[in-house]
Amino acid sequence: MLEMPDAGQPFDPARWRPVEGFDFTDLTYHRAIDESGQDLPAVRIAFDRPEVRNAFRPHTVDELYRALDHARMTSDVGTVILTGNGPSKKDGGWAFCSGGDQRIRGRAGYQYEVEGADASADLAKRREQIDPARAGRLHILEVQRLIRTMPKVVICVVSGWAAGGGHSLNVVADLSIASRQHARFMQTDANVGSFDAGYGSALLARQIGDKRAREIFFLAREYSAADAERWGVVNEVADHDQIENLALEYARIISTKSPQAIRMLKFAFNLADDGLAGQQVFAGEATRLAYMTDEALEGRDAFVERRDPNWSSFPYYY
Ligand SMILES: CC(C)(COP(=O)(O)OP(=O)(O)OC[C@H]1O[C@@H](n2cnc3c(N)ncnc32)[C@H](O)[C@@H]1OP(=O)(O)O)[C@@H](O)C(=O)NCCC(=O)NCCSC(=O)CCC(=O)c1ccccc1C(=O)O
Repeated sequence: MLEMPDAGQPFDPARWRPVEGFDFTDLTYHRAIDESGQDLPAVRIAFDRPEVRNAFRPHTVDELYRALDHARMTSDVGTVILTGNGPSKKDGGWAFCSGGDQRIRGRAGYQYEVEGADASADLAKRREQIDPARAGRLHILEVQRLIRTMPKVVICVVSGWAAGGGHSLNVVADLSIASRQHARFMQTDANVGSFDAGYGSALLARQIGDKRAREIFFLAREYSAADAERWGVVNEVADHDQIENLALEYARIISTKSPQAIRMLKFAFNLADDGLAGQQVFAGEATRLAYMTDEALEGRDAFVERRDPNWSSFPYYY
């Protein structure tokens, strides 16, 4: 899918190397590099199903979770750029992501297809290829939680359509950049009998205001990158061929900040809206910091050495 950059292509292969060890079919996964080929602290994960506007099937969601979790556990990566490859070879259209693949939606969620299924088959045939042994899934919600709780900044680069569950992924990302020429937004859930009653709607209302969020969900009207910027759905709009350069510039700036400060800030921003789960994530980081202090080490050492702890050198700070 990825070819040499042209005037309209935001992906510049000179700025990335593929991350080894993955055999993704529905995504591409890259690590940012500098002019001399050295790794930079950013990765790029891109939906790679442009012919269906980057709709996700369960297999896509599995791959997305694996890539994000790998990025989460890569200790010299501070920023994750999430985008969609394009354009579609069929009609030249661009998409970030159009949500769940409606062709394989069953009564209990999105369904896995049997091994070796023909992905280009017509609708009736696709439905025959559903694997009855594997339950329908809505595990895009697990991906949303991973984006929300990973201690890294996730930047959504909206390269084209953000619709349905793709619109929700933009909502849950920490920062967003949209293509002036190709980004379009539409919260289509109610058109197809779906509803993201979690982050997709509630967090959107928090971000842009309740009335506007209700309008976006209830009317499911298309809106532009300029609207999205004005309403606060994205941080910045850029020309299409510059959106990834801008995301890399955000990543560079973030890399000049304290990793610990960024981590604590992300979790602090989440805390109130995420309730006890948000408190738990924030508290986990606070405990990690506490474990690094001499005071905590004294508690551990006293236990291991079978003596009473000596707290005398640790003041009651105020
Ligand atoms: C995105 C569109 C507005 C783009 O319109 P347009 O540019 O005119 O292109 P089309 O000709 O419509 O599409 C080109 C081609 O792609 C196929 N396609 C597009 N989107 C999908 C899709 N989602 N699934 C399957 N196929 C898709 C389309 O059929 C065309 O194929 P051809 O063979 O070339 O004809 C427009 O395409 C559009 O409206 N798409 C549907 C958007 C949508 O409704 N998505 C699903 C919303 S529901 C959802 O995502 C739920 C997700 C979820 O799991 C969830 C569950 C519970 C809580 C929360 C969530 C959550 O939201 O995360």
